[in-house]
Parts: sequence; structure tokens; C-alpha cells
Amino acid sequence: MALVAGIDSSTQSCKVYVRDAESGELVRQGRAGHPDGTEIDPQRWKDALDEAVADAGGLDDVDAVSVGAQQHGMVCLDDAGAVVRKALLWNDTRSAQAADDLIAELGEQTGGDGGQAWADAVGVVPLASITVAKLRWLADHEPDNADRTAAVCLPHDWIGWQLGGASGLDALATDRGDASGTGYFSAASGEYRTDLLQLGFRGRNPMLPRVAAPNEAIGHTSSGALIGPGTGDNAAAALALDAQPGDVVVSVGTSGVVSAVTSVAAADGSGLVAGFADATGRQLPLVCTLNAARVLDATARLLGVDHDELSRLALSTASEGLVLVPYLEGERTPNRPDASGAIHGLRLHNSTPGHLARAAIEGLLCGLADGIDHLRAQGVEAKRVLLIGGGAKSAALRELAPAILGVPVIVPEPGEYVADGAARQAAWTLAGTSEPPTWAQAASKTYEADSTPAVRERYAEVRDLTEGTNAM
Ligand SMILES: Nc1ncnc2c1ncn2[C@@H]1O[C@H](COP(=O)(O)OP(=O)(O)O)[C@@H](O)[C@H]1O
Ligand SMILES: O=C(CO)[C@@H](O)[C@H](O)COP(=O)(O)O
Repeated sequence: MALVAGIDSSTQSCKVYVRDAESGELVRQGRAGHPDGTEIDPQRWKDALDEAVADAGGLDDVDAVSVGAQQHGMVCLDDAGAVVRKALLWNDTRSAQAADDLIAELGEQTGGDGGQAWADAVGVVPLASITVAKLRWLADHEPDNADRTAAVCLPHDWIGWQLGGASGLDALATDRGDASGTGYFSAASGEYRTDLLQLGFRGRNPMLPRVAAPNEAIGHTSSGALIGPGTGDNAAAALALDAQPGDVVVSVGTSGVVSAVTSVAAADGSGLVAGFADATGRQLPLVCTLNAARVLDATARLLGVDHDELSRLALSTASEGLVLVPYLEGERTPNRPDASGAIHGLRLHNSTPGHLARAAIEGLLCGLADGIDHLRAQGVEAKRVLLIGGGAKSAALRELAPAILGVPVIVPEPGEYVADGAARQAAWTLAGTSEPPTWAQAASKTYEADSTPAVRERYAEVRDLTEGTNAM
């Protein structure tokens, strides 16, 4: 029996899933935590990977492996392949001004709307999260580190390179899915835009990973397993779920993500929808928020309860005017990097733990419902939601989701869908076929409810009061 492994190096942890290459049956698994923070020495990812691999019983008997990882993180390497500084992660907002500057500069160059010019060029409008804005921040704030940067890559590129022995910068590889989140690669054309890389990095032209085909091997591990091209975590999840037209994948992890697999690339000049690529050669228009599962963590902490009790409190309390806007880490969609969270509508009758628990879950879901609206505005069909991520373990989130999202919500059994997507890609690389192998889908439960537009209307009023609030 041939075995494949999928790795998910996400914001909070590293997971390794080993599956049967043909049937997709789970054989074993392992995990390890990542340190907190929005900048991190990539070596910590490697340490966690080694721990997770050991926890999964090793990879020596595995025939192919692929890496899915958090998108956008800026990993700068010098000409000897050493890391120049800590990686700046997708949720690090110090590059917010740099992103605004890049939009203005391309607007001036093209004599039009800068946001639309970026969207037309690469499908993505710079935000603090996008790699090109992080490079501009580096050029402006740490020019010596910028000068030492011989190559720039993403978290999954770096981890895949490490697995293959890190034998020189020429061996760096990526895929369209993750490259499309950089701001200097177009998902529509499949080409790098080195002119935009240089605009971001103030004229510097570091080496970029070569872009491998969706099932192309990029090397071998020390034990001889093929290494698949890997991809960004959201493209990996879509591959695991085999998302089809009409399906919207909603992930409640550290980030809140709303995405869909399509044939047409998005070019949204407002920047609400990012025009990313998927892991199979198609497109992955995507909306991402900075605040998702950790809103539930924070509310549980505030109330001094665990996740099960938070859920119980929320489900045993009616929605009675209390609104929680969950911008605890600033926000990316809408683009309010300096915003803070807010609680609005307190009355004597709703000043209870249950009302706060319910408001937190509703606020989180309302932000995701806005994301579905943004995708629809780009022509994406949204007939049902596939709900995944650590936050989907919350019974209250699952129960309240269909009423607020306004469509049936399918919840696949709890699992690690990014690691599974990476494993399916590894099996595809091993098989060398034109299509990925067909694996049985996980069992799922469907949640349906009448929609509750009043909750969204109240949320929208309060959301817009937070504009301009400053967390500093
Ligand atoms: N039962 C639960 N209810 C709500 N949130 C949960 C539950 N179990 C785990 N989580 C949260 O899910 C998050 C981790 O989800 P995950 O999708 O693995 O995140 P990431 O991929 O960003 O690292 C953590 O913030 C964790 O506290
Ligand atoms: O920035 C994005 C997508 O654009 C995030 O989705 C990151 O890819 C992090 O993912 P998680 O660690 O929350 O899964």
C-alpha cells in the first residue's frame, strides 16, 4: 500500500496526516504547536514540523508528501539561503501604510484608480497581509535587511525546500495557489509581474521560487519520498473538499475565510475579494478576515468558561440587541487595520454572559456573511456553505450559521482539511495522472434554518460605527 503525507503549517500549529494514496483512508496523524506572534523565525516551523512528524510516527515509509501552509508570509533569504529576519505573517498589520502607498503609486503610474490597476494586473489589491506590502515595509524600515535579501518565498515554499534538503536558492519552488497571494503573480495569466515586485521592493529584484505545475514533483525527501508542489492553506482545503460550483468554503481558523473554486479570475478593485488561484489550475476568489476562532477563544476567556460552555450559553440565549464587532486584531475585510472590537446595545436585560456569548458568535458569522455577499458581487454562485476550521467544533457556530449565512451549511466531520488537501496533492503527484485521485468524502451533517436578516442589519449599523476607531 502506497502512503502519502499532507502537512498543514498553519498560524497556530503544524499537523501531519498520513493517508493511503489510493483510497485516502487515514493511517496516522501528528501535531505540534507554533509560538504566538505575527512574526516568527521560520526555524520554529521546522521544529514544529519535526515534532509533528515524530508524533505521526515518522515519514520514512511515505511515498510522497506535500505542504499546505498559511498564505502570504514574507520569508527573506540571503544568498547563502539563511533567513534574513523573522518572517512577517499574513496577520501582521505593520505594512498597512505600505499597502496604501503601493495602491496610490500604481494609480499615479497608470493615471487611473490604483486599486483597480492592481486588481487588473494581479487580481489582488495590496493590503497589510499581502507579501508585496511587507516587502515595501522592509525596504523602508530595514533597508539593510532588504539589501541582503537574495530570494523571497512563502511559508509553504520554505518548508518544502527544507524537506528537499534546501540545496541552493535555485531549488526553491511554489505553486500558482500560493504565488497568487503575493501581489506579484497573476492567477489569470500564470506569470510573475517582476515590475510590481520591484515597485514594492523599491527597485530590488530578488529571486522568486519557480512555479511548479499542480501535480509536479519538486524534489525528494531524505528518505526518498516525492515532494509535491504544495500550496496555500485555503487552496489545499478546497482540494480536500472537492469544492464544486455553488459551494462556498467557509473556514473558521485563526483567519475567517470565504472562498469558492471558479473558472474566471476575480479582479475586484475594491480589494474585498482577492483573485487567488486554486491548486488544480482553476481560480479561488477569496475573502479573508483577521478575526475568527480567536474571537471565540477571547470571549470564552472573558466569561471564564470553556468552548463547550460558551456554546451552551449562546444557544440558550435569544438574540436581543447586543452586537459584538469582532475586530480584536484590527481588520482586513473591511480594511481597518487599526480598528478595535466593540460591544454595542447593552441594556439591563441583555447584560448577561449568554447574550455576550451569542453576540460574539453572531458577530463572527455576520463578518463571514458579508464575505459571501462580496463573492456574490463578483458573480460567484453561493448555494451552500462547507464549514471547516477549528471554530467549526463550536456547536453554537454550527447551529447559528445557516440563519445568518442564509444558505444550508454542510459541516464535514471534524478533521484537518488543509493537511488532507496536501495529502491528496501528494497522491496526485505520485500517480502522475491528469486529475487528482478520487477519495471518498468525509461524512457530513447539514444545518438549515430560516434566515435572520435583522441580526445582520443590526450588525451592519454597529460595524460602520467602528470605522476610524483606533486600537493603539
Ligand atoms: N470547540 C471549539 N469551539 C470553538 N473554537 C475552537 C474549538 N476547538 C478549537 N477551537 C479554536 O480553533 C482555533 C484553531 O483552529 P485551526 O483551524 O486549527 O486554526 P489555524 O489553521 O489558523 O491554526 C483555535 O483558536 C482554537 O481555540
Ligand atoms: O491570509 C489568509 C488568506 O488570504 C489566511 O487564511 C492565512 O492563510 C492563514 O490561515 P489560517 O492559519 O487561519 O488557516
